[in-house]
Amino acid sequence: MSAGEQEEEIRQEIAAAEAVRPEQFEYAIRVRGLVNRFGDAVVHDGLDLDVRSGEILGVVGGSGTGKSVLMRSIVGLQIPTAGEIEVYGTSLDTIANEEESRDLRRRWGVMFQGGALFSTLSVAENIQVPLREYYPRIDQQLLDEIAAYKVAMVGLPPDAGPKYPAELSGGMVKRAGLARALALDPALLFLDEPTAGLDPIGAAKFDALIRELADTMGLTVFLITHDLDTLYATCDRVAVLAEKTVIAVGTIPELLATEHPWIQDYFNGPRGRAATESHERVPRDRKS
Ligand SMILES: Nc1ncnc2c1ncn2[C@@H]1O[C@H](COP(=O)(O)OP(=O)(O)OP(=O)(O)O)[C@@H](O)[C@H]1O
Repeated sequence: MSAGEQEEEIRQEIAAAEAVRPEQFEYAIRVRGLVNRFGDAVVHDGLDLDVRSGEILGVVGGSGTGKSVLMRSIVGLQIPTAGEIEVYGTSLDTIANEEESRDLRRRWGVMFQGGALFSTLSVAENIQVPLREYYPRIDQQLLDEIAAYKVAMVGLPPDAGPKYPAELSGGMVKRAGLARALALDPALLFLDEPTAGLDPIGAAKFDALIRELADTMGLTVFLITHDLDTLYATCDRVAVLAEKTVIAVGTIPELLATEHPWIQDYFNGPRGRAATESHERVPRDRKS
């Protein structure tokens, strides 16, 4: 394929992707009446949630409340028992064919717990996996250039590209996972416990990176976390899962004003208070 043909193909792909402009939607994601049942176990029972375009929405809840199942339902990895999920105005139920499904899927990037990199592929090769899938005719030189750009974007050194996951620190693995999630320049990013297992300094740096990338790229982020510091440092709003549904969504001050015992225990328990106090000590100009 000549360089001109390749350029034309990429231009057509971009035009198709831009036919539905993410910024035209007030809500990136709308979930209505979601039910997820595994045998007798009901995980979600009539769950509603709106994720606004351009926001970082934190998703919290006790272990087993169905945060990951919710994320998997939205990205089509889990077929819900009932309910409706819309991403950028397209209902997942109405997707008629593989082409429509691909068009939607390339609008989002997912970073699963632990980074979930392919251990037999280098960092650069991991980043190229989604690129190869969606743009099979891009030549190797361009793939390498895009991978190098993504490596730099997430703050990894250039020599991280040829390294294998086993050669990286925990923080670098997370960054590599993030680079892969960003490979297709998605409008929507899903992060499942991105700071789990990082030391506090590494976690704070990762929080700052997420906030910076979201701001510069105009991303909408669905962020599952148990980390109170991450909520304070990155999230515009927080959704709380309990009792098989979303019991509250709002800014942290709005949630603090609710009476729900789990929310009070979570934000006003010893760890919650420590996170609130440390957040209050950070000067405002360092919070952005
Ligand atoms: N494929 C599945 N088959 C059966 N049960 C499942 C399946 N996936 C999830 N579950 C169950 O659904 C419940 C919710 O799981 P999920 O992983 O979403 O919780 P979570 O809120 O993300 O928990 P954690 O904070 O511990 O990661 C759990 O009881 C889990 O065992």
